[in-house]
Amino acid sequence: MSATERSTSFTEELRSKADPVFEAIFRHPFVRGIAEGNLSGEQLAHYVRQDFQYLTVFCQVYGLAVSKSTRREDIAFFNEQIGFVLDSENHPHQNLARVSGYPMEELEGANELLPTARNYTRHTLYSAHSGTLGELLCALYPCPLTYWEIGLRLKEEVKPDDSHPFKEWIEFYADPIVGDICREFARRIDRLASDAGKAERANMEEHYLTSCRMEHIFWSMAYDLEEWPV
Ligand SMILES: Cc1ncc(C[n+]2csc(CCO)c2C)c(N)n1
Repeated sequence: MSATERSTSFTEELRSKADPVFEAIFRHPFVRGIAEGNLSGEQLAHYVRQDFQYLTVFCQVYGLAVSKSTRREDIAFFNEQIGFVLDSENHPHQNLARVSGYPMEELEGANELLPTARNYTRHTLYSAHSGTLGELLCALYPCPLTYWEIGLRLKEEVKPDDSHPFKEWIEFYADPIVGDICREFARRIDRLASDAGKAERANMEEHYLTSCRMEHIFWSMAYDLEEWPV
């Protein structure tokens, strides 16, 4: 191998295997609705109610990641991310809530997870409880990664100005801070994958691909106003 060539990393391989799911996410009518600014108040409220609870579980899973960590720099990263989710991710929610016309207090007060949000959060919790740190991180990584890629694409396509209803949402996820979070995930996952055996790497891949598919159906849950049938 020449000095300029390098082999494909584990996370690059995962990203390329998940490409059809990423493309389906970019074409999803909810994501297109963010670009075009034409989602209904009910769809936006439905998303924020579920996502608020989803992010609570995300923080719990970071707590489990801390309990599986031996390196202080990993503990520091997960601790920082709990702060990011609790404080910074309020901003995109407030943007959607404002456009929806529903008060944030009502959206934050919902307490029943709908089938898809329940399914997704149980998947991340299961990966955390049953798996290694690498397996857990592979279940979480598609969360920042899909939003970062959506943010970048929409920013490039829409170039939102002050009149765009979802300018803050798009700019929040297109911010280089989210790109840095993704790089921090990838660096750790690649390190853990290189120390993992075949079975663990297979679980890492499965958890990652499942989370990508869950991201896709999470958008459908909001777009279709999913409810428990009974
Ligand atoms: C369903 C769903 N998936 C991903 C995100 C975005 N997101 C979740 S956690 C996080 C930061 C990780 O530390 C980011 C960017 C969301 N809000 N809701």
